Amino acid sequence: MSLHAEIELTRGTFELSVAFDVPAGSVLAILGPNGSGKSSILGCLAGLFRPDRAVITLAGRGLHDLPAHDRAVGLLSQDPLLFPHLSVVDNVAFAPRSKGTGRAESRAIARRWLAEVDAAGFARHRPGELSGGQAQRVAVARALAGDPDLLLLDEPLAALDVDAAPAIRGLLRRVLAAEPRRATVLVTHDPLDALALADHVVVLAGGRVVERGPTREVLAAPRTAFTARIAGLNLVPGIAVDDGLRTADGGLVSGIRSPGAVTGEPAVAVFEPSAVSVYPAEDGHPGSPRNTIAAVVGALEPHGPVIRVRAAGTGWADGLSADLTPAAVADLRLEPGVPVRLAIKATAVTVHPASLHA
Ligand SMILES: Nc1ncnc2c1ncn2[C@@H]1O[C@H](COP(=O)(O)OP(=O)(O)OP(=O)(O)O)[C@@H](O)[C@H]1O
Repeated sequence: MSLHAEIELTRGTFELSVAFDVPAGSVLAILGPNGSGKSSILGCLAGLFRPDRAVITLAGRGLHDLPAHDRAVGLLSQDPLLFPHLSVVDNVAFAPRSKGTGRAESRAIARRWLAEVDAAGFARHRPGELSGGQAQRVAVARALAGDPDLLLLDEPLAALDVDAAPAIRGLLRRVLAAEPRRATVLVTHDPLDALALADHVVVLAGGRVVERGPTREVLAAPRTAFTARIAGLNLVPGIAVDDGLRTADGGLVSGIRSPGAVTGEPAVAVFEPSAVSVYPAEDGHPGSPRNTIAAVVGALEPHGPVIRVRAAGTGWADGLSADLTPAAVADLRLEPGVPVRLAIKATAVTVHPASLHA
């Protein structure tokens, strides 16, 4: 069910004014600095805040005048917010129960979802007996057990430690891709969450949308300082393989796989522009273990103290950025159209899971 939202909200001196669409079966990530209005948008979608003006429709049905409990919205935040006095299975069963489903059927739904998130073993436990990662698995099950038409994810991985986050990110990626009917809105500070989970992103600043587009395009070629700070990364899409990533045209990008990347599934090789070395095209293989690829210089842009060289070419070199000192640019006589060879150390490349929709 596709979501259409136009929201205007005043909170003190802060004014939010945004409009966006989320097609059915897709995930929109909302990125932005602290205080830019991300939580305010989720609050308006969930019915927790009363906007000054809003048109919020899901499959054409107006949500904006409905109270929160009639909106069929699932919310997952960084705090699992489980009821401490209920068992895990009853926490998850609470979602279908509150929609009027009978007790036995609600428990059956809860057990199915607990199995889906690999938490069936804790069904009888109390939330206090779970680790942070286990509790968040249960919270994912609860958010989905109510079969929401709209799913809101508010920094769902922010409270997890670095060991638990990739597993939950992978779990969310799987369950989000499995439902072609639902619209999902994700608020996150982490570009890797956006890459793994979202098809499109909007970037907010001061209550306004300042960038929007397909996730990889926005993160690879950011136009605002905020997006450049959290992203500005080289992103090469493909399929995860044992020693890195295979691109659509058959190229291999060697790299270190993040724990969430699964062989044979969509992935993105991520590396900083500073990790890319530029050599004259006629130089041979500049040593291993390196990824090397032929390209031509597309553009040269000053970027603080360095020059950002944007590569053009066929294959996965197209669009890559390399940061060089002005002296190196002069030594190599780089200018648009000059053929070059790019090299990236495999140890500087990380292969992350990518949205299964993309
Ligand atoms: N309770 C409040 N009363 C008045 N104004 C508020 C209140 N909470 C937030 N605001 C204003 O709304 C703005 C947007 O806040 P919001 O929480 O939506 O931002 P955010 O992007 O989610 O930030 P963060 O990343 O820190 O969670 C803030 O800059 C602040 O000026």
